[in-house]
Amino acid sequence: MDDERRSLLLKFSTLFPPPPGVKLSYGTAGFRADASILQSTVYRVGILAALRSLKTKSVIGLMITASHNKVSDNGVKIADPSGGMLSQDWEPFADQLANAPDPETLVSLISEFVKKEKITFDRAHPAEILLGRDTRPSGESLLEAAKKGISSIVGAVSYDMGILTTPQMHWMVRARNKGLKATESEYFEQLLSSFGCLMDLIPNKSNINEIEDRLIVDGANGVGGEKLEVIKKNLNGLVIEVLNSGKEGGVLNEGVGADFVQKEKVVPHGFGSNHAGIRCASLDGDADRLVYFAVPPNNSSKIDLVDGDKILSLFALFIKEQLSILEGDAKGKNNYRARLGAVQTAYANGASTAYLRSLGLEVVLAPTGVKYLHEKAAQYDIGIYFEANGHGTILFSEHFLCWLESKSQELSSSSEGSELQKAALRLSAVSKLINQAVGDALSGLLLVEAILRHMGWSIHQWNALYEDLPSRQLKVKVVDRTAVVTANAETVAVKPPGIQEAINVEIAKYPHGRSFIRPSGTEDVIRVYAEASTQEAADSLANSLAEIVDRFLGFRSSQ
Ligand SMILES: CC(=O)N[C@H]1[C@@H](OP(=O)(O)O)O[C@H](CO)[C@@H](O)[C@@H]1O
Ligand SMILES: [Mg+2]
Repeated sequence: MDDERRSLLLKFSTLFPPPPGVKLSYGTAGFRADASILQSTVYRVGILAALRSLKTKSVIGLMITASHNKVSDNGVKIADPSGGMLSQDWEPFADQLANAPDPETLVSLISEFVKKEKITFDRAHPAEILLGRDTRPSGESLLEAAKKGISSIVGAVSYDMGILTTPQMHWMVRARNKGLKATESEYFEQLLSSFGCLMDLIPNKSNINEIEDRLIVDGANGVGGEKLEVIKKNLNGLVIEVLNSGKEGGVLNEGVGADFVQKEKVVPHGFGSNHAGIRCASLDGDADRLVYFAVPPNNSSKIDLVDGDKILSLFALFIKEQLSILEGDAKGKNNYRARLGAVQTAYANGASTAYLRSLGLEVVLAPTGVKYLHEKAAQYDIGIYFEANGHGTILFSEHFLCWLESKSQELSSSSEGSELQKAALRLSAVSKLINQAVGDALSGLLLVEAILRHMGWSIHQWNALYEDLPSRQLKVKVVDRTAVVTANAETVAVKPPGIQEAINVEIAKYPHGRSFIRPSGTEDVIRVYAEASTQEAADSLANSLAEIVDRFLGFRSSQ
């Protein structure tokens, strides 16, 4: 790095001293903390984004959000050129940057890294970064810090895309790097036209009349509600009412949102018995998670939760149906048996895994964190991944989409191809509707709505696909959570020695018992998950494992 670059970096870096005594780590959600201590981190992530853009010679995204966390928190993460998460081999450098104690150390770290990664500064190809933020009040000033970080790298340019959902940012980065138009209006246009296409292809239109056309959405008082207000005006055949849109004065994620609904299994604020029987959905604070629910008619605050596992099952069923139609083309010249796979984590309810296998699907497990699921799903022609908490999407391989295109052409020239042709058109519309970069609550919601109409199903019929096994999740505070090391997609604890044997002894006591422990990537706790044939058994198995964790790892307190 030349002197001009060094001195610019030094000058700006001194304006953003790191908070003393804070150590941050770039986890599954990027950096996340109380917003008041994040100025220096976001500034440094601005630098990171610019370097990543120079290295990949592509547009990079920088998103300021703390998703489902409380409104006083914030966070920052990077979208890589593909629209996916930051490449894992850059995470250690992200940690080093964030934790560098002073400007001099920071500049020498950057200088060494630039050399090691052979990053070149070419004035003809400057770093380009798209910036976005959620609705948090701290977002505006953190965005300024990110801009300063970017302009600390001579020549780098940033484009402020305004308030966005996280998936919109990932979608824009992906589109820009594919040379496509990538504004918010193009995003809406793509969602609306592919949704319209799926609605036009519904086989038995009378199905639609039998199901409730109204959907009530809990917007978590965040950005998702705002964007949905825009989308809903242009929908045919679907009436969306947004509650907790943020305009009514409610607080982001407080008693509302997908994370709250999925964990607590109670109605979010603003919902009550007047919504009984109507299909309801909930988004999280940055609209990358989606769950559905129904309010029971008996005035209870408990809900019937339709979680990410069931969204995955609905998607899998629909796609499998379309593929089967296409595979049944007895006269076709250009036939192909697509590999359809489902990717879940160990938290997926065992009943969902059994259901997916009963459909003849290949199901694989990945460690917690969408980057791991995404990677595995990308290995299929069509890979569907979901975490139980509602984050997921469907990935279509380029190879499959090329085949689909040529098959559609073949079918359009044949007179008897209409059913087959419709199946091909539906799959093509799904590939455009569903976000190919990350899980996206808005596009996921439109796909769920189109499929329910296709099937002629109410939320109750959908929910009855299978019955969840009773489960329990606990968290246990320990002295050092890194003492637990897991293997086999987190289903087995290989450290500390002897702990898995103790866990196995407990599991063996319960019919259909399944249980595991793992260190959380986002909180300082060990998580315990247990599943069994009754709720009492699941609770008791989870408690036994929590005791084992205490015994092996030193107790502080558990909840
Ligand atoms: C059990 C659970 O829900 N874990 C969540 C949570 O991760 P932990 O590593 O379990 O803290 O936050 C992640 C980021 O939002 C999300 O991807 C994941 O599913
Ligand atoms: Mg989120």
